[in-house]
Amino acid sequence: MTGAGAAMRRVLESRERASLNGEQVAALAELAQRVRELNEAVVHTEVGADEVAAIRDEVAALTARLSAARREHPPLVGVGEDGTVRHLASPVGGVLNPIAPPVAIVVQPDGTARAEFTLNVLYEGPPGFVHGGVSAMILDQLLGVAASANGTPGMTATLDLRYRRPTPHGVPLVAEAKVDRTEGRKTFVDARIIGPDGRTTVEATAMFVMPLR
Ligand SMILES: CCCCCCCCCCCC(=O)SCCNC(=O)CCNC(=O)[C@H](O)C(C)(C)COP(=O)(O)OP(=O)(O)OC[C@H]1O[C@@H](n2cnc3c(N)ncnc32)[C@H](O)[C@@H]1OP(=O)(O)O
Repeated sequence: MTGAGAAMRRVLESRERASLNGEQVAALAELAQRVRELNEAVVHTEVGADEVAAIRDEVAALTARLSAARREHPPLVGVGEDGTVRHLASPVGGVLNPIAPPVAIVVQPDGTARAEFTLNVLYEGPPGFVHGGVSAMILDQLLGVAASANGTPGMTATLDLRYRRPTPHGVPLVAEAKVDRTEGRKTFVDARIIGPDGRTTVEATAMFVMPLR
C-alpha cells in the first residue's frame, strides 16, 4: 500500500466503520432508491390531508422497523491501494444515502474524475435551477476523488467557486475534475459543471491537505 493509502486507511480506521458485502450493499441501495422516490413524491404530492396523515404514520412505522437493529456509524466499503474509499453513505452519490444526488463518479485513464447525472427538484435553489450549495457539494466530492485517484488524498482545505451561469435541473449535466499539481502534502485540483449546451455553469478550484495522522 502506498503512503497515501496507508494514511487514509488510518484516518478511516480511527472512525470504526463497518464494511458490507456486495449482497448487503445491493439490498440497501435498492431501499435507498425507493426512499429517494418517496422524497420526491413528498415534494410533489397533492393528495389530501387525511391521506398525508395516514402515510406519515406508515412511514413512521417503517422507520421504527428499520431502527430495530442500528449500527452506531454508517458503513464504508474498502480503501484502495491509492487511498480511494467507497463511502456508501456519502451525501454525494452514496448508494445507501437517500438524500445523495445520483452522482456516480468514474476515474478516467488520464486521472480525470467524471460524472454524468441529472438532478431533480429536490436539489432546486432558484426555481428551475440547482442550489449553489448542492453544486459546491458535488464539486467538492469530485475534486476529492480526483485527488485520491492521483494517489494524494486529503481533506478539503480550500474550495473556491465561480458560478458562471445558472445550472438547470431536470437535464443531463456533466462534471469533471483533474489534479493540477501537488506541493508536498497539498494537492491542487480544478473542476467544473457543464450544462446540456456544453457551456460551463460552475468552475471550482480546491486545495486538499493530507492529514498527518
Ligand atoms: C476522508 C475520505 C476522503 C476520501 C476521498 C473521497 C472524496 C471526499 C471529498 C470530500 C472532502 C471533504 O469534504 S473534507 C471535509 C471538509 N474539510 C475539512 O473539514 C478540513 C478541516 N481542516 C483540517 O482537517 C485541517 O485544517 C487540514 C487537514 C486541512 C490541515 O491541517 P494540518 O494537517 O494540521 O495542516 P498544517 O500542518 O497546518 O498545514 C499544512 C500546510 O497546508 C496549509 N494549509 C492548511 N490548511 C489550509 C487552509 N485552510 N487554507 C490555506 N492553507 C492551508 C498550511 O499553511 C501549510 O502550508 P505550508 O506551511 O506547508 O506551506
